[in-house]
Amino acid sequence: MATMLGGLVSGLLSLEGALAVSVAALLYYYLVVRATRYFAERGVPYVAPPVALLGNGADFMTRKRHITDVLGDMYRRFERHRFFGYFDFLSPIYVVRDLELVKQICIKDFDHFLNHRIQLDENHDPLFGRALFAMRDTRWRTMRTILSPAFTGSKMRLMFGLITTYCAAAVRTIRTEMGADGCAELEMKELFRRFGNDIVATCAFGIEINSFRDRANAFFTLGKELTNLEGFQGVKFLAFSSFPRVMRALRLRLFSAKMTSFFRHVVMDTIAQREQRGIVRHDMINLLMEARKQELRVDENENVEVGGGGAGGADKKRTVDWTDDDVTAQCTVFFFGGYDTVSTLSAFMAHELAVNPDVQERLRDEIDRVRASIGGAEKLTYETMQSMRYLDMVANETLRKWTPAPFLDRTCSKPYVLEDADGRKVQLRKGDGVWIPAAAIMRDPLLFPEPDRFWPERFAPDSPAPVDTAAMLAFGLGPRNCIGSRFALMETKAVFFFLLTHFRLEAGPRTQHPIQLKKASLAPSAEKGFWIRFRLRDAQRA
Ligand code: HEM
Repeated sequence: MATMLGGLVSGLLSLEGALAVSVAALLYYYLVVRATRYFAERGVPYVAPPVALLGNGADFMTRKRHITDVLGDMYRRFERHRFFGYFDFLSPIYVVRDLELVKQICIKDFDHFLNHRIQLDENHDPLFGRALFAMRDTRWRTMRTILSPAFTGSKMRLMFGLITTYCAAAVRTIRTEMGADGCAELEMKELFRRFGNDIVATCAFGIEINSFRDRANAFFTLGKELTNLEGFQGVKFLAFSSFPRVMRALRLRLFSAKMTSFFRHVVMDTIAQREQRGIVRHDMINLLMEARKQELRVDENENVEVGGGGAGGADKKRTVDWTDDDVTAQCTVFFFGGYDTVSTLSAFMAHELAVNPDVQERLRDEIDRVRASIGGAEKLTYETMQSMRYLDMVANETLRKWTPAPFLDRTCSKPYVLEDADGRKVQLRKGDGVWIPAAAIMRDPLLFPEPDRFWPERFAPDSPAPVDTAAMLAFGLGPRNCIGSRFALMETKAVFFFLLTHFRLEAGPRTQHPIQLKKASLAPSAEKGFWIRFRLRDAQRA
């Protein structure tokens, strides 16, 4: 032992040892000490000192608090400022808390903030690297212009039948799980994952699956893996935004090769079969096949303009050469963009309805009224559902209170000046990161009175506290907003129309209320799961 220690000491004292220690000290100084002076040198308020290497997100990384709570506390702490500084690991981020500034960045000055921070190598991460969310600059504009017609109201209408058929079948399966007392305790995230999986499979990939019966199907298990933002995968996702070059150099992939190959085969096989047999089915694969042939048209009166204009707009549309991976990537986006977010929205909505029986009663009344007027749930159309105001208010209030995406992000692509409330200015440079704390903004009592109350009536046209629509950030804001928001709302509303037609949702012995957020997950989720008791409604109505 003594010899070992002696060796170590003499090693350290050797020239090489001294050099190594100096390099490590210099690296520490440049990477940590100097980096954390960034905001102080610019006169930007920030929380000091951030934890070395982990930055201000240390509590999230070490699973002490959810990222929503970390950002929410900072949002309140800097209430006199329009923005503040945050260290995402060692990357300085400007967190913009003032709504006018948010609108400027996302809408008016969008040309300065075109891209998200994440950067993936298309060759290394062939699916997510090609997905719309990760695309940048001209490629993004071109792809968004091509894809937008696939997400208009008229295309949703065509897919609606696929969704309602599936909802009716899923409800029949759930009914078989009821005990003799007509009740079943079900975990909502799992339930809505299965709903969402099968709806995405049919609408995006053209495949019929019943995940309630075939519980371990590859679509379900790989989709769950693909959208898992818990633990290491959540941190990896943040790391791809913060150190894209390091992640690339380490040859790390966001998604496994097995997953990429599975989805690639599903999409390519489906396309090949359809081309051979001339099959036309109103789903996303069909829309993407049309887009690839440049046959996708914008319907009259449906505005799908991609903001900012400039290079890469509609003119470039005709020059795009789509690879098989481009098509597969846009289908997979349904999984990544829509599967976990929609199941999160639905799980929180079920919880709020169970613990707010008056809201559930009012919504059930609306559903019963509409169902009676159309002659049965199976006759529900997209138009009829769109006319249901209370259903819309309940979905909006859930998105406000429990937004699935706690913050939005942008990268500055052209120099930009941010001005604080006291007139102090700071110059943003190309590459600087910006976050918009959506969850904190939507719980700000100045924008949403009584923010912790579940109060759908705030969205009523005659509300005593009218909502500023720009503050509703659950689907983002401006030209880079969520392309799938119509689809998400259509799916969620249809599922609840069918569920409340057949069941009452009640708080049961395992329901955690108030909900505590699971600390290890980047996407908001309930620490103890979303357990709800389903009670069959009377046989005649069901
Ligand atoms: C409740 C469900 C959903 C929520 C809360 C949600 C939320 C979001 C948010 C916050 C963004 C970023 C917006 C911004 O930065 O301004 C986004 C982008 C995106 N979402 Fe969704 N989303 C949902 C469902 C879906 C669905 C069903 C799809 C299906 C295709 C989808 C596809 C996308 C895509 C492709 C983008 C990137 C758009 C672009 O970069 O141009 N999302 N979503």
